[in-house]
Amino acid sequence: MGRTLIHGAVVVPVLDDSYHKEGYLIIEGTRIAEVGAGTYAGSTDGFDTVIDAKGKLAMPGLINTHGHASMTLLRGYADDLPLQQWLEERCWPIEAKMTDEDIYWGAQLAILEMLKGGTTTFTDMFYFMDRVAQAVEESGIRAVLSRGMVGFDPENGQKLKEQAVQFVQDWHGKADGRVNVMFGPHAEYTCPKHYLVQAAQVATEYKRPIQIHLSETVKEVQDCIERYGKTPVALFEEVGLFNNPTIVAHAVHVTDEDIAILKKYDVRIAHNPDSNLKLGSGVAPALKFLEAGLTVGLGTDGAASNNNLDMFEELRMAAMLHKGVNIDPVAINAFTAVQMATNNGAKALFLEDTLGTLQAGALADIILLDIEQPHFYPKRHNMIAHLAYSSNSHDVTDVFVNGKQLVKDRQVLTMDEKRVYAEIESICERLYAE
Ligand SMILES: CSC[C@H]1O[C@@H](n2cnc3c(O)ncnc32)[C@H](O)[C@@H]1O
Ligand SMILES: [Zn+2]
Repeated sequence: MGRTLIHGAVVVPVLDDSYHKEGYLIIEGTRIAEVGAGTYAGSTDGFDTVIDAKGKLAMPGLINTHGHASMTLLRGYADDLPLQQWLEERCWPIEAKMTDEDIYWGAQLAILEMLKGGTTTFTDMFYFMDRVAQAVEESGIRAVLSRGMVGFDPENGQKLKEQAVQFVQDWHGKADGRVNVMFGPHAEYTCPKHYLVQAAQVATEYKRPIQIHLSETVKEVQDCIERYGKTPVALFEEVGLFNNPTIVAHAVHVTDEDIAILKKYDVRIAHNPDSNLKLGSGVAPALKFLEAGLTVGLGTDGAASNNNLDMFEELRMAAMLHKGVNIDPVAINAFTAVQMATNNGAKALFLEDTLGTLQAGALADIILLDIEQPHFYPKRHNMIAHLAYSSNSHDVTDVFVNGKQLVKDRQVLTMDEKRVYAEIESICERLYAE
């Protein structure tokens, strides 16, 4: 079991809004063995690796609670469109051409971007999920993966359900526990009622949570009310989806009654502020969710609706946006926003309750930021405020997942960055050939 000492850093455990101006961390195997304040006074004998992190800030890795990794292949191809047109005219025709190999390389590009930006856990719902899982296994990142399920066509819907079950059986807990698996029925408008019932049933049978898009646009809610006489939230309750642990992405257009239902079932929310803004979908009532006691994590969504996978941007956006829309400068304060990007993200994904924090016993998913830069001065005030309001993904220098160093001095050790770029360019020549 490897032992690593990281000392001399500002340490932000994200247990409460305090932090150590100087502290140290000891990693043993896949977990954090000790977090201490002050200068490390013990012997450095017996450590395999000793990292002098003076001038750095250590915090939990960021947790991206919603996305579609391989949509990196569509970045910049589908901009300035509303959701339905974006999906139907741009995304779906290209996705239909994607091979499993394309999806593997698209996921590699996403993982490269996320690791470099300090994300240590990401969530995915897409096709050929075995190949995404392979990219997760090889890169060393942690992920929550779902084979996306759509049920327009009964025969195809059945096939996708079988693939989703197979994926759960093949991959849950694999890659040293870094791969977690959920069922992923796509949304109300792609899954007829009977198909949602089936998705709820398999999730119960295989004891895995559900992730699903919910009430993202006004159109989605209006169409659902026309179809079923109720909102998507009320429909999901009716079909038994929420009898399973569930995380919903977006929840932009929800009523107070909807929020009460979400609270009744302790449904978790993946809040995707950038994607919702870019697609012109609206602004989710994240403050109301928090006031109702709901667990809210942050997500980037895919790179075709964001257009990056930068969780520091989501963190900052969450901290800023809700002050503006609520005309309230104390709405979603800095610490709340940092929690949403770390331990509340973990909770939103039904992961271990210590993930997303720095404490003894927690999984060792840790990032270091270079704070010897202008935007971190002065340091005397509040480093948590600096994280929420002035840091960015380029500050990240080192990343550890499951106790293993994956990024060192901004270089991803487990991936061939140049090869990823070459593969992406070649795949896109084919995907976008006239
Ligand atoms: C069935 S695989 C996942 C499916 O989701 C699509 N998608 C990507 N972003 C969004 C979004 O914001 N709302 C709804 N659906 C989205 C993606 O194109 C895949 O087809
Ligand atoms: Zn999505």
